[in-house]
Amino acid sequence: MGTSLLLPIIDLSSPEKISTAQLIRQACLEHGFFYVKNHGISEELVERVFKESKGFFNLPLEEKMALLRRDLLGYTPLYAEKLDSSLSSIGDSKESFYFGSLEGVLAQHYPNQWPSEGLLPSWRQTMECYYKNVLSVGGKLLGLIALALDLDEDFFEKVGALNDPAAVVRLLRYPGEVISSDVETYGASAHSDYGMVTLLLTDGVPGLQVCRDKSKQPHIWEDVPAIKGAFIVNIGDMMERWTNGLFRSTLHRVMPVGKERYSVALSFPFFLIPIQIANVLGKLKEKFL
Ligand SMILES: O=C(O)CCC(=O)C(=O)O
Ligand SMILES: [Fe+2]
Repeated sequence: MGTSLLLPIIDLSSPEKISTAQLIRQACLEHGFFYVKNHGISEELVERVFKESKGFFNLPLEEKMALLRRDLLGYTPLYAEKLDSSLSSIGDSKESFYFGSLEGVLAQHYPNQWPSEGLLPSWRQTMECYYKNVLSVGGKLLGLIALALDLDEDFFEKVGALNDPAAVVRLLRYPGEVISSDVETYGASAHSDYGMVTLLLTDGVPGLQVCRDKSKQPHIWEDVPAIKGAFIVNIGDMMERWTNGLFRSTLHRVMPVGKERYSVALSFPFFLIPIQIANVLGKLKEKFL
């Protein structure tokens, strides 16, 4: 492992919104990554999410394949995805399960696939509960991000960016074994996230690294250690575009460290319909273009 990056820690419970937004601004200008603590999601719920996630990934492969990803939601087996398509290696050493909106138009178009209650009786209830909770943390955070951009706190809400929230949760499992071969394998190869912002929780097993300057060769990778109970938050490509590069969508990856690893990420919005995009762009144009 390389050097660890000391990312700023944002306290979401702080009543000092303006100074919190200022810290977020600094973090987004410098790293595009920061931690968020005191977000209000209980440790107990997070533990349940990880327990259910493990329960799912431990199911026999045929049970998981029955929920194979359709459109955007469902199960993706090991090595089936390669986030850095320029690599000649096999796919990323990770398996995932995606689920999204619980209600509204998007949920009708992209219905969730749930494991059967017979196999995982508390899965759906746990995941739906987590979805609602993390979405509300994300909404709060987007309010602070708006303030950090000198916009009104309800900017993203007003332009409809949070309507029918098209957020997607990714449950991820990395088997972690380091394969000795000529081709490098990754848990997740180098990528930046789409969307506005991602909120990530891990089980504490290391592996996440960021490259702060993608233009500098060779890339310098720094570890992002987990802080128990805190989200690791990163800015996505859409926010980088919207702010004309002011806020950074930073390249990151997950290295195998010889140990199984679980994480859960929420990115949103996942799909913005063109009218919403036009609306946001119209409003942001004067400020950042
Ligand atoms: O599992 C992790 O730590 C990172 C996952 C990630 O980068 C992603 O899902 O976009
Ligand atoms: Fe990512």
